[in-house]
Amino acid sequence: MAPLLLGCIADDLTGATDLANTLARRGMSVVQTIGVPSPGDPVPDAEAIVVALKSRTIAARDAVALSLQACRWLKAAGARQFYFKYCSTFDSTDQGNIGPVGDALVEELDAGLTTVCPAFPETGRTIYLGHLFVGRDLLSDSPMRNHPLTPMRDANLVRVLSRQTRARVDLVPITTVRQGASSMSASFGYLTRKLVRYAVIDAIEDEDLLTLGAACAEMKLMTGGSGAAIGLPENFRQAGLIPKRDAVTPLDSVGGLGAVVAGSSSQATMGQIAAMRAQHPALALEPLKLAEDFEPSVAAVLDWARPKLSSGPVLIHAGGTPKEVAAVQEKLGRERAGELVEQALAKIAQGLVAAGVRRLVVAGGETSGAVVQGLGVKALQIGPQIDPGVPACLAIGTPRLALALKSGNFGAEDFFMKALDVLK
Ligand SMILES: Nc1ncnc2c1ncn2[C@@H]1O[C@H](COP(=O)(O)OP(=O)(O)OP(=O)(O)O)[C@@H](O)[C@H]1O
Ligand SMILES: O=C(O)[C@@H](O)C(=O)CO
Repeated sequence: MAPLLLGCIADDLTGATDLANTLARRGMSVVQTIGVPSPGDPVPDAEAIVVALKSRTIAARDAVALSLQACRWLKAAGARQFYFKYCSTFDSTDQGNIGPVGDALVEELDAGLTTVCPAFPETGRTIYLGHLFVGRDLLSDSPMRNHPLTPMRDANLVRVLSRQTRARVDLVPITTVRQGASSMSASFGYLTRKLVRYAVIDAIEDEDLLTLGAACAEMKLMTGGSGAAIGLPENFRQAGLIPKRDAVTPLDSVGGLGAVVAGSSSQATMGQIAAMRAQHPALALEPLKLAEDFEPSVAAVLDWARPKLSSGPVLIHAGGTPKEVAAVQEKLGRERAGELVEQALAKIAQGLVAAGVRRLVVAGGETSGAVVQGLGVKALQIGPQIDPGVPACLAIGTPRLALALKSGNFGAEDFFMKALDVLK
């Protein structure tokens, strides 16, 4: 059994898969659990375990309780270092949940100073003088400005986090980062003496994140997006704790039929839906119909899909233009509309698996959470990357299912077809 080196707590499901992908690509064996395993469950055999929570937008008190439960389980499983993963766009409000969860984990682990670094250069998220950019835009000028749950209207991460915690927050600027790992370590020492708890780290390129990783070899707890973890596997390798691996171990082949369910209406997912629609049978859910007649509407979707599956993959999607989604939300309420669509897609995924689907692509973090829960998946083995931030996964247990769980904003336009191909 491999020693558990890194214990990770992620605040949503596709974010967890994103982090697991980063660690696997850099040579660690990784298992992702869906929620906190029960005390009696066997500890998965992996060098890194990522516990996927659904804690990004729940009440801060509940997010803290869940994250502490995950942290204690990982501690009991023997983890030596810990990582709190949040979104590369730092999705949060002034009430939390990054500050309250960070505070609770620092105290639980007696960690002292920790990092704050959502940078993910491969997908255009960079940090300069504490300001988070999405592509060419400041976070506060990006579409995240109008996110329905966590509108991000301030790009200055020191200021954003300072509104979520009483602890001290300070910056490690790019000039220090570019001086190398030992300068960064010296800066950590200085900030610790100043009783700073959170060091926001500038990072523009992967090289900056590799420097960060090297400087954090002895840090008990790091917090960040998936990008800030890229340097950690090398620390374990240099300490002789993991072997050198050249590539991610391919997943066993599952064969079987293919399908895509999409509950995200992000710009990237809408483009992917259009691309798949042009080549394969596709059906859009009607949320208002679902609200009136849930079971018959779900049954009708499955009746439409079943006869087509043997000829190729089908797509079932929700989404719509922002105007269409807003109209549905106005009629049903935002929460009820979201829940209805998620539950419908989860039931549809169950029906598709019962009809022989073994390769399933899901778009959207919340949607993926509902689908994976509906299918009873408890843990995932992580395979090769499909697109930045999204790996192929294999559900551990039965039925053997190959899954691609995609964050709303990730993936190229042909992602769905590419993913179905990789999942073979
Ligand atoms: N037409 C619609 N009307 C109302 N709600 C919808 C509609 N389509 C999707 N939804 C809801 O919108 C939410 C989309 O969230 P989800 O997390 O799945 O995608 P995302 O926010 O784009 O992805 P991520 O969280 O990975 O960035 C879900 O709760 C889904 O049920
Ligand atoms: O960090 C990201 O952008 C993603 O892993 C994510 O968490 C999106 O929900």
